[in-house]
Amino acid sequence: MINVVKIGGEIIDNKKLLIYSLKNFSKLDGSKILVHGGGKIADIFSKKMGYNNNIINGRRITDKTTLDIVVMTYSGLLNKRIVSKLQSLGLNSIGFSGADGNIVKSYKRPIKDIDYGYVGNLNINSINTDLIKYMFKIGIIPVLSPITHDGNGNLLNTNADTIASYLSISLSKEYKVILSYFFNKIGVLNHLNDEKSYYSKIEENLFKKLKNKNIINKGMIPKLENAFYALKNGVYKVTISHPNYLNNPTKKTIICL
Ligand SMILES: Nc1ncnc2c1ncn2[C@@H]1O[C@H](COP(=O)(O)OP(=O)(O)O)[C@@H](O)[C@H]1O
Ligand SMILES: CC(=O)N[C@@H](CCC(=O)OP(=O)(O)O)C(=O)O
Repeated sequence: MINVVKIGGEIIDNKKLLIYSLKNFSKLDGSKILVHGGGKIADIFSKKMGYNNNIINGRRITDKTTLDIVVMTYSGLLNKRIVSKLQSLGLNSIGFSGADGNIVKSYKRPIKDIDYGYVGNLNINSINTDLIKYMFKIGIIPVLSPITHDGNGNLLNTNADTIASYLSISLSKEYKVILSYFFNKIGVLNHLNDEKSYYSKIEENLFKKLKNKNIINKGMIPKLENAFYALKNGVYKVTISHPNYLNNPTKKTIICL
């Protein structure tokens, strides 16, 4: 059994929630891997540098300067901060970008209606699990940032939920994989300000309806698209939850086909 856990920017930006999430992550049995985002922190740094953030349907428009900012933020500051916190909990870990060890190779997202710039798309062969499996063997936890490479020396900014999904699918060929998306709400909500309105289960038809009604929007769109994709392609279980409820079987949204 392998646990793939993804944490997003809202968690990483909150010191208490980050350490709490990592503590709960540390309690998971067996081999595990942590994938992180950090969109909220990249927003803050961009603004500090006098740059505007432009995010459409949960994906960042990434020009050359934005790419530099996100590489520094995700693969530098945040990745190392998370590794140091895991070390403080006694979990030996190593941080990687997708370029390190050729773990995630992407291609530049083709321009359709929107030009997202230096954003990486993944395909079924994008993930190289060799190094990750070696890390499992020697008992070191890989911590993966959302920066990938195209094989021609270019870095690309890639949605962290997508990386977690494709990584889980690749590992599913050899292991039973549970993919947990941790974020700062209890699950997928019907009213954004009412935590009690969470869906304990969500199917694709319901997702489409809620998206059309704009009840699901922003970063929740790629998160759910990636969650369904993972479940359809061999991942054993996919959940979206608050890290407080990792071990509570009901307080979360379970993805269903
Ligand atoms: N129906 C919904 N239920 C919960 N969150 C939603 C919903 N619709 C939109 N969201 C937004 O999606 C965000 C989660 O997506 P994302 O920004 O990618 O999260 P993170 O990076 O923290 O994992 C939530 O913080 C919330 O603002
Ligand atoms: C292309 C794209 O949108 N990349 C994301 C990568 C970070 C991420 O996914 O962060 P969260 O998990 O915190 O949302 C971004 O730059 O926002």
